[in-house]
Amino acid sequence: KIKQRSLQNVPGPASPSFITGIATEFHSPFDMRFREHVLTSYGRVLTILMPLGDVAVAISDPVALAAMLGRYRDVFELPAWFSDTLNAVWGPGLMSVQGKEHSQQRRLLNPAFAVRHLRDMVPTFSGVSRELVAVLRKEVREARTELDISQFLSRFTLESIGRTGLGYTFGALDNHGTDYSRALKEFGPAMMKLHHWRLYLPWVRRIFPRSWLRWATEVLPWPALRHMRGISDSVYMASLEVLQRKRELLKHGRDSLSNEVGEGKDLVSILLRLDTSVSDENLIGHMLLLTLGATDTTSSMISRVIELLARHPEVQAKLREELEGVTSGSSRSLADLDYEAYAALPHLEAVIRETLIRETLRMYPPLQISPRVAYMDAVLPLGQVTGADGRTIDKLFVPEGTIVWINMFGLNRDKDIWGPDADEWKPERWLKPLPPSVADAHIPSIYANTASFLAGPRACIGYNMALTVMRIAITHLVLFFNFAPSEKEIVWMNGGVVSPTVKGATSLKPELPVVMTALY
Ligand code: HEM
Repeated sequence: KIKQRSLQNVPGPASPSFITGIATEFHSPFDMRFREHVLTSYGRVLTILMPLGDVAVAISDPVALAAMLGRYRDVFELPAWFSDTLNAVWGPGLMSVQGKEHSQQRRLLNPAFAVRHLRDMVPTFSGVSRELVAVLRKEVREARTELDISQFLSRFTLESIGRTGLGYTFGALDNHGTDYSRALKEFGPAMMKLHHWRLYLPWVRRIFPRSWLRWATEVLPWPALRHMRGISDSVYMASLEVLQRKRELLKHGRDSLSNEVGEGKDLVSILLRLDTSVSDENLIGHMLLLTLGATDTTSSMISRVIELLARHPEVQAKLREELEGVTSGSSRSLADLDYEAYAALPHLEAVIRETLIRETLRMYPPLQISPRVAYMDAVLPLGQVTGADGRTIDKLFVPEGTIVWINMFGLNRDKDIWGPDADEWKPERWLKPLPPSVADAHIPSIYANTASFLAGPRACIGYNMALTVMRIAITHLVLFFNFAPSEKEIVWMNGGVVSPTVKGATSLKPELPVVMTALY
């Protein structure tokens, strides 16, 4: 704490309590408004007061972020409590390992995400999108039917990722329920119940052997912990079954998976073919992290786009008109669109990917902040940062042990970068040249100058897959249905990712009522 004096001149919201700081309010899963206010109102470096006077920092300054994600990548790593929890529940995946081990795993996984594999997945995404349309059609029998679309979108993304990621089907979209899918859905809320205890896990793991910890999860009278253990076990067993079947089939030749769900073109089959020496434990860790990383983020994004289109009928009508122009609106012509055909439709690309998705990802990133810890003292260079005393600060001493949140939300909404209308959702901003301040800021980014997929060694590995599946789903939805807003007020909450729900909800289950009309 004495070392943290270097952070005294950094602005940030005051705390009414030394005991709790503002951590509880800041991390509250039920209302995002306080967090969003904090992340955008105190400049590019700000402090967040934690319990008992500890200070965390949130950074959206592009110069500091470039250093954190570049030359100081090994100094600012994921906190041990974060990686250890994922490791304990899911096994060793990308986010439960650090440093060199992470780079090695990433090198192993990267080839599976190559565009040529993604291309093979397009027919599957289109197929699941058609199933989504068919299921929704059954629900939307009358003009103007109000329904909770988020549950369908979450089944849609889980099924899309199941087939293309794992080579596994969770079943029909209107009757989704395997032990696997139920366990995955229960993970987020179950983790929220254990959230505060996660901080002690690295310490507990250092003291007690792994076998003892497993035994403890069985005997301790702690329902939340037992529930998590149950989730972990059932997902592990289901994954192992999928994996062993694939390994068995592969013994009969590389083409032997072609009659399976993913036709051998799914990520796990690709990985198995690339390197069959990877252990089951490692592969299961990857499978689960990919599924978790992919589903809630992607379905939350599609939900957000649908909600925005419902609230902006003029944008929706224009989009539909343009889509009908290129596809003629029939399901057959849509079904025929493969990866090349989509890419050859520059207009479609421009409309959906380059305006709607870019702007929605910029304004509403499903992950708003990402945690890092300074594993040793470091001095970060700063670009444009003003201290609490009104003077410019050009570097920041970050003491070892300080939690540093990468503030993706603040960076995407920075008015000095994006202009005075940064808080407005304007898809059309992407049709004209962006203000020169965007290029001048040198934002560390892998997509469209936004921080939504992050950058650096831990940038989202599946971002191209996410963009492809979102584009295909949105095309189908907009062509077949009209969306209007429900009278219920939607409040966006944080359950790991930002999820919609109606005002007053006390559970973290996403709910997005919209009024739908079938168009064909
Ligand atoms: C709109 C959808 C998505 C968004 C906004 C998103 C965003 C992100 C972000 C911000 C990170 C960095 C997290 C951190 O370092 O704290 C990340 C990492 C990751 N994402 Fe995504 N993601 C999306 C979809 C996907 C998909 C479809 C997949 C897989 C098929 C995926 C797999 C992963 C994995 C495995 C990581 C960990 C990478 C590593 O640690 O090396 N994500 N994602």
